[in-house]
Amino acid sequence: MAQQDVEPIVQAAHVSLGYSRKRKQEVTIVEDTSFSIQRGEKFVLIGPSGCGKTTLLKAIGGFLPPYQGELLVKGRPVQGPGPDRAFVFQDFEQLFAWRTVLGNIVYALQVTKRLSRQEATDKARFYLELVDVAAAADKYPHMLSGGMKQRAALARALALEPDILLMDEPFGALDAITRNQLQLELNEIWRRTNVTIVLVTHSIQEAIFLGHRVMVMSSSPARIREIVDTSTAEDLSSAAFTDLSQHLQSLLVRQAPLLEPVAQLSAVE
Ligand SMILES: Nc1ncnc2c1ncn2[C@@H]1O[C@H](COP(=O)(O)OP(=O)(O)OP(=O)(O)O)[C@@H](O)[C@H]1O
Repeated sequence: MAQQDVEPIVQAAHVSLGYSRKRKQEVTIVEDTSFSIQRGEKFVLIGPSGCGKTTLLKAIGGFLPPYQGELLVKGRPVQGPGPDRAFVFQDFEQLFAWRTVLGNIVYALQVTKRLSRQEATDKARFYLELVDVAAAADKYPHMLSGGMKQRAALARALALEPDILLMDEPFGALDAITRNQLQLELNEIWRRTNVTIVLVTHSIQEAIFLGHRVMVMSSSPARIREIVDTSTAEDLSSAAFTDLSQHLQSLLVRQAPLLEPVAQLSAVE
């Protein structure tokens, strides 16, 4: 296989992230973190509330440069946001309220991909079908349920045909039944598109069900506790699923020793 085929799509080496406060030093949120994500992988971030999961997602998305270390996407340092990385958030209000569902996607495609109206409409309809929200194409966001809004947001993100889909608790505000349905569908969509997914969640069950690997983070500042392979445990009733749940739970509640940065790198190679 050619070198470029095996190169990770995301590589973080000793990355530290923080926010500067007025006239004060940078506050470190994520410290000395090293990991890599393979193309086509579903990589999940989990950790205590406020530990820095979204901060890491923002850095991959190009909204927050590391103040230390190196963060590469497709082999190049991240220099800002781009259409190769699309976000889906938890917030139900991420669509433009004054455009229909179809109009939201067509607009995104015209602005970011410079497609003609017809090309954008055709592509938008394809992704609305894929995410099973085609029936709502001509509706405005306020006319949709929470689940439909998340489907529409997912369709818009997928329509950009990004290399990486960055998902920040996308199903966190949904009821349990809708959430389970969308988890199943996301796995199916991934099978059809093979898009790389980096997903933040608070749910251990969701992390195992959706992720190939789950990166468990500590807090204050965030470092990596462990990167757990969950690729073989999709069946919720299996013993492997239960064992992994217990393992992730224990990593989240107890003060397990942190992976040294050197071990983090070898763990992902
Ligand atoms: N723009 C910002 N400026 C300053 N501090 C910020 C900013 N955004 C986030 N923070 C702080 O960074 C820390 C990590 O926040 P982040 O949202 O990354 O955590 P999280 O793990 O995603 O949280 P949660 O699980 O609750 O969604 C928090 O202490 C938060 O207050």
